[in-house]
Amino acid sequence: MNEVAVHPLLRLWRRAPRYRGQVRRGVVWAILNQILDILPELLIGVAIDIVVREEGSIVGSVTGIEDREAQLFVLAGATAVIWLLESLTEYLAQRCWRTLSQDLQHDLRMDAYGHVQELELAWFEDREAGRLLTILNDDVNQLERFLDVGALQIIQTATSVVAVGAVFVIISPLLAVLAFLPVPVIVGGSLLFQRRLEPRYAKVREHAGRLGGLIGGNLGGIATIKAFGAERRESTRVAAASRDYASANRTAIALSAAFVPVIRTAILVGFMVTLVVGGHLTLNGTLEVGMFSVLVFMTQRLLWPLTRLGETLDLYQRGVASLRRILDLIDAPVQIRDGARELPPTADGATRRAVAFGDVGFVYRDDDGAVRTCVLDGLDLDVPAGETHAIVGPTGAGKSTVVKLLLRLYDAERGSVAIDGVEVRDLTFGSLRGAIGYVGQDTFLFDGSVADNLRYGAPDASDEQLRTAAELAEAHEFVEALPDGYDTPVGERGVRLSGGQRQRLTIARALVRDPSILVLDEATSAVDNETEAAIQRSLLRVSRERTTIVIAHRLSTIRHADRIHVLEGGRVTEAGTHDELLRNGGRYAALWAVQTGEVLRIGSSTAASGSFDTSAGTPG
Ligand SMILES: Nc1ncnc2c1ncn2[C@@H]1O[C@H](COP(=O)(O)OP(=O)(O)OP(=O)(O)O)[C@@H](O)[C@H]1O
Repeated sequence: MNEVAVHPLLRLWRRAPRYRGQVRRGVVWAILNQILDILPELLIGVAIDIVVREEGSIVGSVTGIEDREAQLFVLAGATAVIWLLESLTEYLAQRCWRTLSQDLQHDLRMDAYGHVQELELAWFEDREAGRLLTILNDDVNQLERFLDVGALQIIQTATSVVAVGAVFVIISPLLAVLAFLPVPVIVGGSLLFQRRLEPRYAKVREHAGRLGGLIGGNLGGIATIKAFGAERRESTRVAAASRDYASANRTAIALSAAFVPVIRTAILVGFMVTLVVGGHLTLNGTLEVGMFSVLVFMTQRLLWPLTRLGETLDLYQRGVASLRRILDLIDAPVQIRDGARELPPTADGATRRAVAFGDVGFVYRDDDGAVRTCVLDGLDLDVPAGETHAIVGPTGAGKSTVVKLLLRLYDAERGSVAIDGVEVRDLTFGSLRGAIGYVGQDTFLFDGSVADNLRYGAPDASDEQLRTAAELAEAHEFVEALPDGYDTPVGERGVRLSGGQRQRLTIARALVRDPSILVLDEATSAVDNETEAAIQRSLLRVSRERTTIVIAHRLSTIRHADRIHVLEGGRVTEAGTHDELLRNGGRYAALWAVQTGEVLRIGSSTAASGSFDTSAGTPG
């Protein structure tokens, strides 16, 4: 059966076998506790029985004690034992369910988070981070509340209905039938309520997710909101989402609040019947006075837990809606799976490795498989071990996509992507990504110190290694000038640093790993020309020991590459050294002319024909 169609609680039961023993124990303690909880009411009837009857009371017949004062002492003793046992089982039941709820919420959160980390980038593109956050936080907390309180209440209510029913049947089958007449109405009504409430709560969760997504996105982009003076517009959008959330809640509340009064009315009928018919039978002498009082108390016993049923169902509905979202997240299929092979050691013991793309085709797709953007079509690109190759091309040509395929952030739809002849699909993520030092356009730093960030890919790196990498990336000097040097916190996403400083740290971070393949995607675009030239000189030194792939718009930064590939229309249209490409007089030569300013002397027509980024460069 389709897993999504299965009830979420059953899905949870199937996937968490290690909790089954605890659930069973929790059920047993809760049932025992509820039975013990009902016994004092029976004892009240027994006490009245002692007082009312001259002789032949229940306690007298059971114990053989004739003195009624003594019978009362026996009854008091029994009551004390029952109360103690009731307290003990209450403690055990509470502890069992609350521990279970803590263990389970932790496990589910970690399962969901771990799974989210395994999902491919494409999956995230169709979802807002804020919504995921809502599932990992709010939904898990909602489930925790249900297990903490709701589950126990459900068992207690069911037990008290069954136990009270049994007492009624034993004392007076006729009254049992009459008092329980409203029960089918209550159960049927509850199920109806539940069915009606479920979609309303699903909507509440949906709106909570949307609101979380919006606020999360806005907080992430607060600088842009301020820069565009869009605060009021964003407030309006958040207010609308917040109102939708409140309105969805109101719709759910309108129904759930009606629940208790309806149940109370139904129970009132049972109570009145017990009172009138039971009283009549007692006056007739058909029913003992003691038994009559037991039944009157028992209808009360039935009343209170059932009025709580509304609150319990509320918790249940919210808990199940949340659980469904958590399990759906955990069950979201992973498309890009870990391979099984490790990269073989290189023949000469060096760390350099060859990279090869053969007839690669790639398309960005929506969740439903519809084509979003066709990017690569028959891409061939060989980077022999130890060489530095550059990829250039117009904006949006697919340069970044090429390195994302190498890192397996996406999988090629056709063709081969291989390192040292091994398909990247066959490699373990650890082996593949461990071999690559990647510096992307997004200079993301984590909230921690400079040193924490530099050690991100190599937790065991020594201070000396950090310093060497920082020097190569021209970062050492500015880091030393920070208030606490390498221990200075960088702030969330590195907000306390300038764009150029962040970029230099991301280069240093990649170098600390000492990777065999260094991938630099616009890695120096945010630094000034002088620093860029210095970084280039350093990288030239480090790239001798490894394979390097550089993506750059400023051609001056890649003119010394062993080979330059021009990417256009999804494939390499030109390749060669800088000098060869200039001699060819093709796209590269035209762009070089634009960037060096020669085009101004030739005429503006060449510039117009080149759609490459023409940001100013400093040709070396
Ligand atoms: N996640 C995505 N979903 C859909 N289309 C995408 C996605 N990422 C990139 N694209 C599209 O794919 C094409 C190639 O993008 P890519 O980032 O590889 O280009 P690029 O050559 O690196 O560009 P730039 O020089 O501007 O960095 C572009 O048209 C882009 O709009």
